Order: sequence, then structure tokens, then C-alpha cells
Amino acid sequence: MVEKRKPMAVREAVQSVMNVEYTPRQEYVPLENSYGRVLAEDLVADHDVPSFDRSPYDGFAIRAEDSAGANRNNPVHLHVVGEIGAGTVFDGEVKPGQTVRIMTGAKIPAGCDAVVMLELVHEHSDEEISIKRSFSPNDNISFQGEDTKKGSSLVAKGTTINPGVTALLATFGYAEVPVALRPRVGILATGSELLEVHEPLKPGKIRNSNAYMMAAQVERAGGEPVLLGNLPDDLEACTEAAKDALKKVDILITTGGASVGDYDYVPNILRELKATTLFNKVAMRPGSVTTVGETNGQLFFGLSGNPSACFVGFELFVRPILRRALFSQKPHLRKTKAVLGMDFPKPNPFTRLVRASLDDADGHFVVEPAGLDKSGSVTSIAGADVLIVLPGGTRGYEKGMSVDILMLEDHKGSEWPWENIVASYRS
Ligand SMILES: Nc1nc2c(c(=O)[nH]1)N[C@H]1C(S)=C(S)[C@@H](COP(=O)(O)OP(=O)(O)OC[C@H]3O[C@@H](n4cnc5c(N)ncnc54)[C@H](O)[C@@H]3O)O[C@H]1N2
Ligand code: MOO
Ligand SMILES: [Mg+2]
Repeated sequence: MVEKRKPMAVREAVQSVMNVEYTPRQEYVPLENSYGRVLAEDLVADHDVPSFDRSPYDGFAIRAEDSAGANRNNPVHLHVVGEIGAGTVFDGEVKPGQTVRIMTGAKIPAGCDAVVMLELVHEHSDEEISIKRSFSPNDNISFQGEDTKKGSSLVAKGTTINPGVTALLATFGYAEVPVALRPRVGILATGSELLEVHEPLKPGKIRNSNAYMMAAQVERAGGEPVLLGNLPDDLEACTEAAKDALKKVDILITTGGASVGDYDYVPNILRELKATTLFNKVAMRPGSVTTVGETNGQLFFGLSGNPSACFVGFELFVRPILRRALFSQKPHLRKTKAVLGMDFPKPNPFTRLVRASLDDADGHFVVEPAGLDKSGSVTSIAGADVLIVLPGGTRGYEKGMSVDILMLEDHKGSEWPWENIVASYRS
């Protein structure tokens, strides 16, 4: 008799994985290698930006009071006492009737409180200019601290370093950046039908696509994939490989053999590893056979062999663990809403997660399946921007209904997307 499994609700299954402790660790990397990594400490301004009052224009720094009453018929003449470009400073103090030629980015000389753009100045000689209008104190000055003040919190730890964060790290002198250590994720493909990618097709065989897909998913989530190869459906070989892998990696993922068939060894491997099974059936489609075990604090994800089920299992269960290991406060896929672009008439007792493409029409997002909506499909993954969440137990869904979606290409994430997912309504 085949083993009868009790399906666990998606949110409970995700929660049970998140209940397993994982302590994030950090390392330092050179700034130029930090793009795409995750900050391991809050970034706080340790000085004002800009750190001195400076000129936003090429022009002349003046004492605003000197320009009082100036107009077209009555220009004010000033004596040029110096010239400064960005990076140089004017020593001394500018006195009444004096001005300093100043370039964009240069520090405002002592005594000056306004800048006149070159275009508004008449230059009589290197030593004398005139201006035809008056200026107020503070005109055309970039003030110390106007961008940010010393002590301000700028970027929270757990944030993925984007080019803007890189600019801040450089601004505040981070030649070495504290980043989260990437968790090492072992990937083991099981199945006697699997060929290496370079091998020609043979009857009954397929190339191992899941391992490479998951390596890319691990990278997208911020982890470090460790490809451990393919194994035939052989319990002893698979168990040995899993034992060995758990010594080398933080987290282990297998693909294939998670169901109830003759060669589906994941349950036996977990038994041999003396692992605690968190669940071996989830009320979702695809990915219902997703099995997760814990052994000595290490997680073992037995994902389905079916490519789309494997993909979805990873995004729902592995991704949040990796993001949390990277200090994220929002480790899950970001949830938002969109309008269904087509009918889903078939009722299903399980929550469906449809790989879908996201487009905009009439000012809102519309989602449609990205291809063949079957667990064994490999082609529908490439065009998937989101997973549409269709809770089970309804009569089906109609085009035009508003549905929850989980975004696949996104850095922000969500804290916990699994509350308030209700069957759709018409928008
Ligand atoms: N009697 C039942 N049969 C099945 C059930 C069930 O409940 N009762 N569940 C079905 C569901 S749902 C799924 S999903 C699959 C899960 O299969 P397994 O995790 O056991 O995976 P395999 O049987 O090893 O392979 C399934 C499928 O995927 C292909 N595959 C495997 N590995 C790879 C890989 N690395 N790259 C690409 N494709 C891969 C494999 O050739 C099979 O076609 O079970 C259903 N059956
Ligand atoms: O686990 Mo299967 O993917 O439900 O289709
Ligand atoms: Mg199977």
C-alpha cells in the first residue's frame, strides 16, 4: 500500500521551515565586489553631506549685501580677489566690495553668502566684474548637511546593495563593506533518467535542468550554489551523497524522488539521516510533494523532480530561509495584486501557484499564465515574472478578477505574505 500523506496548508508549511533557527554571519568584501551583496550592518552617516557649504554653479561668490540696490541702470562693481576650482579653498576672508571666482563644487569662501552664475556677470577684466541685480543671503548655495546630516540612518542592514547604496558606501569611506556571508546551498539531482547537460539525448532520458535552474535561483536569492551532480535512483548512493553534502554546505536541496513511487527515495533518505520531517505534502499545486526535513539544525529540502514544481517549491520554502540568512526583515516574495487576464474554470482543492507574466493595461497590472500550466512543464518558467496565488476550494476564477501575486524579480520582499489571501473578487 502506498503511504498516505496528510497535506499541510502552505502558510503552515512555510512557517515550519522559518521556525528552524539560522544565524546570519558576515564578512568584509572590497567595495568594488560588493554590488548585489547584502549589507550586514546599518549604514549611518558619520559626517554631513555635503561636509561644507559649496557652490552649485560656476560663477562668483559674493557678499549678498554688496549687491543691494543693483539694477540694469545701476550695476554694482566688485573686485575679484581670487579664483577657486573644486578641491581648492580660498584662504582668508572676502571683504566688502570683493568677490572670488568660484567653480561648481568649491567651498564657499569665508565672508561670502551667495553665488552669482557666470552668465549673469559682466567681466570687465580679470580683476573687475559687475552685476545688474541684487542677491539675498543664501542664494545659490549648497549647504553643509542639506543632503544628509551626520548621524542619519541611511540604509538598513539586510538591504541588497544597488548602485545608489554603492555610492553611499563610497561617500562614507567603506573601502571594505560588511556583507552577509552567502549561505552555501548544496544541490543534488536524483533520477536514473538524468543526462549531463552536454550529453546527447537517448531514449527515455532527459537532461538535468533542475539543478542549474536551482543554482540560478540560489544566486538570485543571494546564496552560493554548490552543484553536487546527478545520482541514479539508488538509495544507498543518494543517502551517502546527502550525508557527505551536509558536512560541506549549510543547506541541502535535492530534486526528484519526492513522491510515492517505487524509486522515490527522499522519505527513506530522511529516515537514514535520522532527520525530522517537517512536512511531506503541501496543499499546493505545483509542488504538493515538497518534503522538508531537519537534521542537527540543518535543513534538507526534497523538492519535486517536476521542473515547475521544483521551481515553485524553491521560491516558497528555500528563498525565505536564504533571505533571512542575509539579515532580511522581509524574506518572502513580495505580494501585490493584479487582474486576471484569463479564466481559470477548473476547481482545485489545493492553492494554485500559477507561473505568470505581468503586463500593464489601462493603468493596472494584468497577469496571464506564462505557458503550459503543468507541474512537469519546463518552458513556462522562463517567462514567469510572478506567481499568481489562487486559493483552493473555490469554483474557479474568471478573467477580470483581482488576485494576489508574488513577484519573482524583486529585492524588497515581504514580511509575511500568507495572511489575508482570500479567494478573488471582481475589480
Ligand atoms: N501516484 C502518484 N504519483 C504521483 C504523485 C502522487 O501523489 N501519486 N504526485 C505527482 C506529483 S504532484 C509530482 S510533482 C511528481 C513528483 O515527482 P518526484 O518528486 O518523485 O520526482 P521524479 O518522479 O523523480 O520526477 C518527476 C518528473 O520530473 C523529471 N525530473 C526529475 N529530475 C529532473 C531534473 N533534475 N531536471 C529535469 N527534470 C527532472 C522526471 O524525469 C519526471 O518526469 O510525482 C507525481 N506522481
Ligand atoms: O507536487 Mo506536484 O507539483 O503538485 O504537481
Ligand atoms: Mg517520482
